[in-house]
Amino acid sequence: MTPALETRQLQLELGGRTVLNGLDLQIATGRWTCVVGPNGAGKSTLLRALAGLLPYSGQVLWQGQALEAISRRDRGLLLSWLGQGEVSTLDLRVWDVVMLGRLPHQGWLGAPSELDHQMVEAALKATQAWDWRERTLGELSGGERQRVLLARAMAGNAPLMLMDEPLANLDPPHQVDWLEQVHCLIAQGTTVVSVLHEIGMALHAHEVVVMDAGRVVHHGACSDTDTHAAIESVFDHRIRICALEGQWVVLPRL
Ligand SMILES: Nc1ncnc2c1ncn2[C@@H]1O[C@H](COP(=O)(O)OP(=O)(O)OP(=O)(O)O)[C@@H](O)[C@H]1O
Repeated sequence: MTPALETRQLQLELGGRTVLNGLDLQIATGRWTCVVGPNGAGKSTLLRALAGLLPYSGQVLWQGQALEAISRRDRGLLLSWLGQGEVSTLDLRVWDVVMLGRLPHQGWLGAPSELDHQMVEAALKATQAWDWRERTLGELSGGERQRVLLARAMAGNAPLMLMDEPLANLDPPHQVDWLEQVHCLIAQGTTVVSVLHEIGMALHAHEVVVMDAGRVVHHGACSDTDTHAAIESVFDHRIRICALEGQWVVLPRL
């Protein structure tokens, strides 16, 4: 099966430093892949390169097609993006922020359709952000804002969804809600790639990409002991991954 996303010898420099160093990666269609690794490993940079948000050398392919060959409009239809710390839209109403996720579906200067309204309402309700629809993003807490941005990404209904630290600022119950929302997306056939620092949550995914110093040091199933060993290793064995009640939990190694 053609991978949902693929990189071939992906190389990226920022400020004169090599940040991604020849990455060959295949992200399976319809599965949830988590990217983990220490601070500065290159996780966000990889996600941004996959989304076509940074210039790179090498190749990025979406569903087998070179990214450069995909039009801007088709990119919007194919991929939803939830970035880190987006602050540019604080004056916008929550409803309008989430409607932005529908832009690729709308014609040039076209009014939102009934389906656009339905999708925005469904996404706001799924993330429990419906009650804030008349407030501006600037009037919300960090976690509330994060849920609105997740709703915006979900409203796009794209087959590929990239999320950079989606759990930032979310309290534990809403982290669990997010986990359930990802399971729903996967059940609909969406391919999800997320950068997570919460390793216990990341191990709920199908696959984990472990990064260190601009390279992929391991890519494997969440249940594999090799994967656990690679994660413990990039974190200098300061954590330990253990099984508890059918889940993986992460303990500090004191
Ligand atoms: N604009 C920039 N100019 C120069 N270097 C940058 C720039 N942005 C990021 N970097 C460097 O690139 C490397 C990778 O950064 P990146 O944000 O991808 O790491 P990360 O794995 O997502 O880290 P974290 O877990 O801290 O979010 C880091 O060493 C960072 O200092």
